[in-house]
Amino acid sequence: MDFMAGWGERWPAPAKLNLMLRITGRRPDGYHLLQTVFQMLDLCDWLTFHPVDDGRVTLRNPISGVPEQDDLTVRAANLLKSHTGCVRGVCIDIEKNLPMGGGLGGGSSDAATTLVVLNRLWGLGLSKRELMDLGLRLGADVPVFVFGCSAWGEGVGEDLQAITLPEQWFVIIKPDCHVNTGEIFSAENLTRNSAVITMSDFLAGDNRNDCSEVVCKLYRPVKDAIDALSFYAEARLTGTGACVFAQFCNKEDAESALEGLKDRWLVFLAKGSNQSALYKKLEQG
Ligand SMILES: C[C@@](CO)(OP(=O)(O)O)[C@H](O)COP(=O)(O)OP(=O)(O)OC[C@H]1O[C@@H](n2ccc(N)nc2=O)[C@H](O)[C@@H]1O
Ligand SMILES: Nc1ncnc2c1ncn2[C@@H]1O[C@H](COP(=O)(O)OP(=O)(O)O)[C@@H](O)[C@H]1O
Repeated sequence: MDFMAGWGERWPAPAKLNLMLRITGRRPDGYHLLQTVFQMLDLCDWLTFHPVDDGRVTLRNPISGVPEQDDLTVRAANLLKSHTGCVRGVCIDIEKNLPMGGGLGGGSSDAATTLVVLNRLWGLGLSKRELMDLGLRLGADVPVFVFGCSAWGEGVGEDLQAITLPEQWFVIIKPDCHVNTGEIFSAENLTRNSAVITMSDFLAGDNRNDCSEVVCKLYRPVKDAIDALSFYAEARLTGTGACVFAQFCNKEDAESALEGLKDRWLVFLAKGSNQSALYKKLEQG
């Protein structure tokens, strides 16, 4: 790929769901060891990168409530510069479609797209592994978006293996609350000793989320959303929430659930995809 070609183009930053989440132990630093399945979705934020010659990293349209220098795209670009000594600058345009703080990983995905695309546009030549390691410094969900496909995750989510999943339809509700991840992981009655399972156990139907009970107790809107979605199909929590989802084999059934829910809830329809939208575009390019 001609590395100048991607300036000014729209690059996708897809959402993810955690189709299951088991907490199997704890690291010495207190972080919880997980087993999870990351499902890539076709629902995306879109980023556009414009070259600037003053060496600065800026946003064309900062997200309301997020100071520019805290934005994960700005932090990712600055991390690339400090890691490689690159002196180039960029102005980033974010088209934000993914709800923030709902567990769909939008901010992490924005960071990953920034790392992957600027690595190319700036001609830095870092490997995918190096970009995943840099991404982990920004958040536990960043590496999977650099990895770029649906994945079985272990560790704190950074130890990844590709997994092939049926590309089904998902209806996602974003309840009107923000779940504090730290609060959930510090809850006294959280299950922290789940047995380690295999990918085949998951594929055979072992798909529980160990955070679900605690989140539903602490956040009534999440419990209500699970109850509402359960009318159409089995409803589950993604990550530590707040979003809940149900999966459908065909688009018509998903659309009819969406129709029934959309007057009362903020709902999204998404298709699962084994390869992330970012890597689909990179392959096309
Ligand atoms: C559990 C997942 C699954 O995808 O939840 P979601 O955020 O996507 O819902 C993520 O790995 C979340 O990772 P991340 O988003 O980086 O977590 P943070 O907000 O940084 O975590 C806040 C706090 O939760 C605790 N924490 C987080 C992750 C983890 N594996 N063990 C922990 O104990 C730590 O105390 C941390 O300081
Ligand atoms: N580009 C960004 N997009 C979204 N959130 C961002 C971004 N940069 C920083 N953040 C911060 O990260 C938090 C988590 O965002 P997000 O990734 O959307 O949620 P989650 O981790 O629950 O999926 C936001 O509440 C916001 O304060």
